[in-house]
Amino acid sequence: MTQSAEIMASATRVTRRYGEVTALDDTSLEIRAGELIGLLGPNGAGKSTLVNLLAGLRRPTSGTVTLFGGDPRDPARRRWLGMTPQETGLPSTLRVRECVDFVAAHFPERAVRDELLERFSLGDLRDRQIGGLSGGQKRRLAVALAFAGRPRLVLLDEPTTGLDVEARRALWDAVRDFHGDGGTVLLTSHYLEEIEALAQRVIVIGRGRVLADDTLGAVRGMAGVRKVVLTAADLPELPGLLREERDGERVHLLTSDADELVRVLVRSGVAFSGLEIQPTSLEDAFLALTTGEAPPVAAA
Ligand SMILES: Nc1ncnc2c1ncn2[C@@H]1O[C@H](COP(=O)(O)OP(=O)(O)OP(=O)(O)O)[C@@H](O)[C@H]1O
Repeated sequence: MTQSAEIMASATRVTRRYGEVTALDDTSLEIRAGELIGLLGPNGAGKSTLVNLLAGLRRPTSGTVTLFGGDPRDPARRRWLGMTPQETGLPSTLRVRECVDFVAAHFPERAVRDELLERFSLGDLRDRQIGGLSGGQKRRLAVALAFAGRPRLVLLDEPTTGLDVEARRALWDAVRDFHGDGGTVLLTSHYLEEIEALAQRVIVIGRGRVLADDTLGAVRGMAGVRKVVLTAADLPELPGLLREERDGERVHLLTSDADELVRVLVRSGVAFSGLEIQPTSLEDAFLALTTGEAPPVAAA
């Protein structure tokens, strides 16, 4: 992706509060034409808030959001935007094909309905009333609707929630096809594996802040962080050590390579006991790596 590609959407120093809760905290990012970006983060990280701000459904408390160079709250800017929110209510008495036609009618350019339905494996259900669809079928339709107006940018908030493995793969293929045809995508997920299947660029968000914005490979490397806990008076120099904290006699070590750390520890001949190796949450790993603001390592 060249840096000169057109900016489709951006957030600059955006903060969004809901009463006492700071959902987004001084966040900045740019989405450029042709990117397929995964927005990864745990529950409550601020993913939906960011997506909703980019789509003009919410206003920032401070900072600036742009969509196609203007204010996302201006309907003219949303003409080339497709979106699937985290939760959608679809009219239960409309038939699938009617629903697609209804949504497409709001846009200057429209996808060919039957092609769209085939792409999302909904062709056989075109005459079915939405009230008669399964949860997974409704979700697929909600995602398909994001593509009904031939968008240039699509925002998908947890698109595969509630889908079985086969439906998930079909949806990934549809997103890849759209991207292959030059479309730009931002999709959110809790799962690195989902992001891995699709995205080239990964933005990790936690507690309202961007913790990492990097290539998939770089983020995957960071996700391997482990916590090693042991009792020892002195420690030798250890490889891959990201953080070290003492809690009484116990030492808590965050490391990118727990195996090598333990090998070096054993070879050093230092006396230690009570060795434990624990996974860290992705959020803790990124906080430790990127901001130095990690919470104290919890006692084991
Ligand atoms: N309308 C609202 N009113 C009050 N608090 C809100 C509102 N919307 C979001 N929040 C709070 O803002 C924070 C970020 O929420 P957001 O939905 O953006 O996170 P998320 O990363 O999408 O989470 P999830 O993965 O659970 O969907 C959370 O603490 C949430 O409770």
